[in-house]
Amino acid sequence: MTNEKLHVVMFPFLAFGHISPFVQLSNKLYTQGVRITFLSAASNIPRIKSTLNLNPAIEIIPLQFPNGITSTAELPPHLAGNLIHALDLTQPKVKSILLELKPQFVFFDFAQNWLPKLASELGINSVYFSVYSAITSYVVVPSRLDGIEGRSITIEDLKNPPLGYPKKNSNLFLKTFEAMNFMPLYQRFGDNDLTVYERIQQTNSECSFIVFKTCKEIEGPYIDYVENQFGKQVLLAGPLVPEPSIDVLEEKWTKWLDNFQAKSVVFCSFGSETFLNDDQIKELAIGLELTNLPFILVINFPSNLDADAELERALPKGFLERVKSRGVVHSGWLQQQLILKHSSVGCYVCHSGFSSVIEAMVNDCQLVLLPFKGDQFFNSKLIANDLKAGIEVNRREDDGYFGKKDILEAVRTIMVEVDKESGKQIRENHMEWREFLLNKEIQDKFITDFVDRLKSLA
Ligand SMILES: C[C@@H]1O[C@H](OP(=O)(O)OP(=O)(O)OC[C@H]2O[C@@H](n3ccc(=O)[nH]c3=O)[C@H](O)[C@@H]2O)[C@H](O)[C@H](O)[C@H]1O
Repeated sequence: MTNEKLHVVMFPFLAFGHISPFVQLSNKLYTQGVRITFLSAASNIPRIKSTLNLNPAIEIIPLQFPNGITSTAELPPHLAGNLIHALDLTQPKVKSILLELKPQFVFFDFAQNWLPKLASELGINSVYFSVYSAITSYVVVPSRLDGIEGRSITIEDLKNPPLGYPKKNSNLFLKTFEAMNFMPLYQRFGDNDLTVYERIQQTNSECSFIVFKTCKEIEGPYIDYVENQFGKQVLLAGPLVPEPSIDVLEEKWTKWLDNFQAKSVVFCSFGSETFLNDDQIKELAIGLELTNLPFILVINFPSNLDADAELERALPKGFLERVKSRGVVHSGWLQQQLILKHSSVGCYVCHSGFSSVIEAMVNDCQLVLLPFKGDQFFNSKLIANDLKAGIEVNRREDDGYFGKKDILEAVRTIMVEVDKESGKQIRENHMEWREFLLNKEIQDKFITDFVDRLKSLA
């Protein structure tokens, strides 16, 4: 490719946890002179522009969905699968958009298994942009079903790694409750429906290229493994470290955080679409109370529920009164990156969403990992076991139960007993990764190399 401007169409799944990395990648490519056109549900667009900060110069094309569905933020979790069907219905519209725009590449998400064929008919490269880390390939590679012909996969199968899966520091095994969480991937809901596993197989096998938002330094062996498993070139966009935000933190939060010593506050939040049950909320709240540290606890609920009423019911009796001088409970969106950056914040108890983890690593903010679903379990193991830059909360094997003492112990190891070997080592490793992620030259090169690769493949 010579003088022609590179043009990429971005087509993420409808959930904000997926849209967010597509936005981050779009912004980075745009600054390298790549033309970007973004596709999403019409009703998602205001939020994409405001809270996700898509560069205002990037064009967004609204898609309408016949069933009125727009994003997982509006759906109770058990109906989130309907979004996949909503996307299926956009095929004719997406085809006409691609036909008109004729980009060199369309970047799409795990659910649009039909896109590679459609793009190939139009002479456009289809790129599966994985918003999941490469370590997550444990559950989706072809070898996952080796030796399981003629029967359904079981929880016991899933507890063991697939054939050839890399051993970094030790073999990665899933606990029973973690393996259970992945079972729906392999379940067929209607006679003609593909399982999510089958969609992902098709997506990976038929796309022109696979792209991960990671790098060899963080996930080398897992990236090689994906390449071998799918026999396909894997391109790397780097960890997409967010640019410093131009926003300022709301005064309400600055005022509150300014009351506390540097690096003393525990920020506890679980991303855009992870919901805790009542027992988990109670144990977490009391665990934070026991730390004696100041904290912000963010608890969200599906949008069909009244958050205030849910909090009132789920929080332990008398809790808010007891902690009022040093603890605050919040429900709803807040400026996460700016909170993590505030000098009083020293610890982030989080669900291990991949973007959230990277955002914590670039700040001097220790990670306590409490994953609840899907890729979060693998991101947590990547940070805690491979990079040894954070600590996982201890959980029960069968059902994932954690108690207040498990929260207290993890926070204490990393925030209080900082001279003891385990906490000290984690803090040192965290600092090394922080320097790597904040090295502008290294991070910029990931993107310039990536754009060069795209140009050579266009
Ligand atoms: C891929 C999918 O992402 C999902 O969403 P989630 O929101 O957790 O993703 P993050 O990577 O944490 O990303 C969340 C992003 O939203 C931002 N944010 C979030 C909440 C808030 O109140 N304010 C903010 O600014 C945050 O700063 C980050 O940039 C799930 O984990 C899922 O397991 C994973 O498959």
